[in-house]
Amino acid sequence: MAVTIQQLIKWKQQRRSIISLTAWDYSLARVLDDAGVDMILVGDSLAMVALGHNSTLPVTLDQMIHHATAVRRGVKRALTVCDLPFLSYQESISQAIHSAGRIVKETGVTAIKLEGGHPRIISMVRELTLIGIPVMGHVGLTPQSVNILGYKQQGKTPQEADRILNEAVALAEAGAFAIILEHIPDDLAATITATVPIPTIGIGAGIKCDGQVLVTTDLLGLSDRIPPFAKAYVNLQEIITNTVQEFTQDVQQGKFPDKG
Ligand SMILES: Nc1nc(=O)c2c([nH]1)NC[C@@H]1CN(c3ccc(C(=O)N[C@@H](CCC(=O)O)C(=O)O)cc3)CN21
Ligand SMILES: CC(C)C(=O)C(=O)O
Ligand SMILES: [Mg+2]
Repeated sequence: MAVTIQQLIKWKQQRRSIISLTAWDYSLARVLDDAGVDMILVGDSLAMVALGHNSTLPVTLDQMIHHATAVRRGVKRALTVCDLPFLSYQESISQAIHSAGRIVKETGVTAIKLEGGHPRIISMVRELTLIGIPVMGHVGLTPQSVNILGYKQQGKTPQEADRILNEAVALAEAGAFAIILEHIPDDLAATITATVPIPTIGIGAGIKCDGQVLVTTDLLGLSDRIPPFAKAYVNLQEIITNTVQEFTQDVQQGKFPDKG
């Protein structure tokens, strides 16, 4: 059965952790979906891990749509969400509707995600939800603001923590179906999770969130560097290197292809 927004809320109530990972093409999406990942995010981090940029800022709406279309073809069960990239929504509510609408129409993903919790963003969430586009929020460290925030942990002072909690509450009230909590103290993530009725998905936000997400190259050991809160469960770079060396040897020694 395909994962729905209602299912995510049920899982929060049942304390069944929601498993989420990022994907940027068909092959990876297919494997993640088969492995039982609940929510697949076409994150704008693909700018860094698939395209080689040094921040998420350069990726365009057309590029996100190109990748999300490929991901969608590989997914049968997971709820698929696509990030709205930098400057595809910040200008106005009508820009947000136009960009989110293009993503949903052209890719077939179920929902979009946007960053921040300022009143303008809250209005966008309300409008998008009203016209039938499910929205996931994202607070704490918001990488599209890297040139202001850096990649440092957010919400360390009581005032900042209070602001982030209020943003999460406002996102939920505006109709967001879930919220990403990125790189904030564990106790703040726990408070937010206990306060809002919608699922919180943490990345660098401790174990008290309703689910966890990682950038998939970090999980698999394919990133050139990983954030302090991520964990490589396997070293795919090493496995790929060894495999390529084995193939090279076999070809050099005339062992591949096999003689017919
Ligand atoms: N591969 C990858 N994984 C991610 O989780 C990820 C991306 N890329 N790209 C977009 C953002 C950027 N993220 C990051 C990147 C670096 C740190 C990091 O190194 N933080 C350190 C140093 C911060 C500083 O002082 O600049 C820290 O101790 O918080 C944290 C989050 C999370 N997101
Ligand atoms: C890490 C997740 C939350 C994200 O926004 C991304 O991959 O772009
Ligand atoms: Mg993102």
